[in-house]
Amino acid sequence: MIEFDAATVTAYAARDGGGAPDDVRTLLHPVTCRLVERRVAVIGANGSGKSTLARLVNGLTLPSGGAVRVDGLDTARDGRAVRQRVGFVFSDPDAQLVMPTAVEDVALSLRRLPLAAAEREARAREILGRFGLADRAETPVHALSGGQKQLLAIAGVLATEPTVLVCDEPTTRLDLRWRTIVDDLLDGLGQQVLHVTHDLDAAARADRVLVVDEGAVVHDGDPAEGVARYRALMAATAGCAARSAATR
Ligand SMILES: Nc1ncnc2c1ncn2[C@@H]1O[C@H](COP(=O)(O)OP(=O)(O)OP(=O)(O)O)[C@@H](O)[C@H]1O
Repeated sequence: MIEFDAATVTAYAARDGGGAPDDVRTLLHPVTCRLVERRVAVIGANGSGKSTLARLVNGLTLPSGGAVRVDGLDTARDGRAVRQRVGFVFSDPDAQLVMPTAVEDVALSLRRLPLAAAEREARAREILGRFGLADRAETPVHALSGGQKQLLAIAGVLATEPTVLVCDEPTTRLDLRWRTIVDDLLDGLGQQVLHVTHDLDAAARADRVLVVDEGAVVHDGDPAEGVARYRALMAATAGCAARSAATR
């Protein structure tokens, strides 16, 4: 369970690109909600604050005010325990694949388990098999396709058996075939998944949708209503942009 308790995020912004950082900018206005649903989607415009919200969940970003808890653990106070519970998948798998080959990368995720090296490698191969990557175990990571890399990144995160998976636009860089594969994988997981996405079909399949606009959660609840709210926001923004272009 993920709890936001009046969680806010602010950042300092230097004036005139330098000097004393004297402007405080609110990236996320107070968010209060208790997420217990298995599939929660977060949608919103570019730069609206979705990733900021997502990063709060595993403590990559700490709240400037209020609190965020996962299974009752405070992200600021119990950061290590939270990170053991919350897996994080980025849109760019290259951001999280660090070892030369697929099997070594999954084995690295298992490093905290009390296993001998051979056992760890066997476990890593078994995990690769579960994700349809058995025949890619020795493949250099750089030689994998974008879809295979994302699958490998997710396999590595799930190897640690998190109770919550936060995915920040995991399918943005994928073609339709790989997007379907990754979506099906995420849909079938037993874990709670917080899915930041621009894919409105994926959002509509969620149990609950949060819509973020200019750093505020402006909708929290029904997926269809959330998608409609997002479409309306986008239409209004596009209308403003067209009017301002016409008067130029
Ligand atoms: N550490 C930071 N310091 C200052 N500003 C930041 C910081 N992190 C994010 N921002 C700003 O906060 C705003 C929200 O960023 P965020 O990455 O959360 O948006 P997003 O909705 O995930 O966007 P996108 O869909 O483009 O990934 C942006 O204007 C971004 O530039």
